[in-house]
Amino acid sequence: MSLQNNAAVVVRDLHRHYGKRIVIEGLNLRIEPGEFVAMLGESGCGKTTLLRALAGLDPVDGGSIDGPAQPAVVFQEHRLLPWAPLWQNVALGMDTAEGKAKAIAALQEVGLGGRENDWPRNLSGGQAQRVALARALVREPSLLLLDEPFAALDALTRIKMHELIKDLVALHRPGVLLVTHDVDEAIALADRILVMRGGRIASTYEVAAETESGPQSLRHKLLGQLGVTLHERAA
Ligand SMILES: Nc1ncnc2c1ncn2[C@@H]1O[C@H](COP(=O)(O)OP(=O)(O)OP(=O)(O)O)[C@@H](O)[C@H]1O
Repeated sequence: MSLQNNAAVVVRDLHRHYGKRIVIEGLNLRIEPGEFVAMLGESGCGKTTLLRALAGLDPVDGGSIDGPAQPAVVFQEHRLLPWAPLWQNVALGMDTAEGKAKAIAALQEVGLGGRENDWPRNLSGGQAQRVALARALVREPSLLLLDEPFAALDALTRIKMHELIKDLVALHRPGVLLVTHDVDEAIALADRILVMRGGRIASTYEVAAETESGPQSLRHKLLGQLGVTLHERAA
């Protein structure tokens, strides 16, 4: 895959089906370097399918993806190797003194300075996700794919992780695609929010413009797009 017009990724007319079930049908998407894009959509609409295709983990049935061959991915579960100390989990495959130094610096960036020789089993859920972020960013990826990385964390830890990921993205400037179920998380983090429906991008919202007078109206619009009315939520 080649980079097009300096974009972090360009997706054209993407198709993906499982047997007769069409999940992605003519999806187009472009993410710029440093741009934070969040994707919402009802359960089963194909968000993870899209993310896995962008990550090169699954094949597609049509269309094109122009982006890095191996973008960085962070999943809901940290996927750390239990038998490797934290620095090795981050350095993964970079078995040089330079690789180790980079891993230690990346751990410092995510607030785990001095913990490089510690083990995954000694970490809280939030700390483990910090290591997963360090592992993702240590290679300075041009595209960072986040599949609900904060969904399993408690509310306070999640807010701290939001601050961290905002700082890290401002520092490293990858293009970001975040798949999430959390409308408030999307508004808090993203420059642009996409709603996926019917196998493609059904709506796009520029967050800065939509939240000039506060986040509530965008929140209502997004919940409406996701088939949730405030009356139903209150019930
Ligand atoms: N390997 C597979 N084989 C067959 N069908 C699959 C496979 N993976 C996903 N699907 C189907 O494709 C559709 C989209 O799944 P996907 O996981 O991409 O949705 P999603 O939007 O990420 O859902 P959720 O928000 O619940 O995580 C679903 O109907 C799912 O059952």
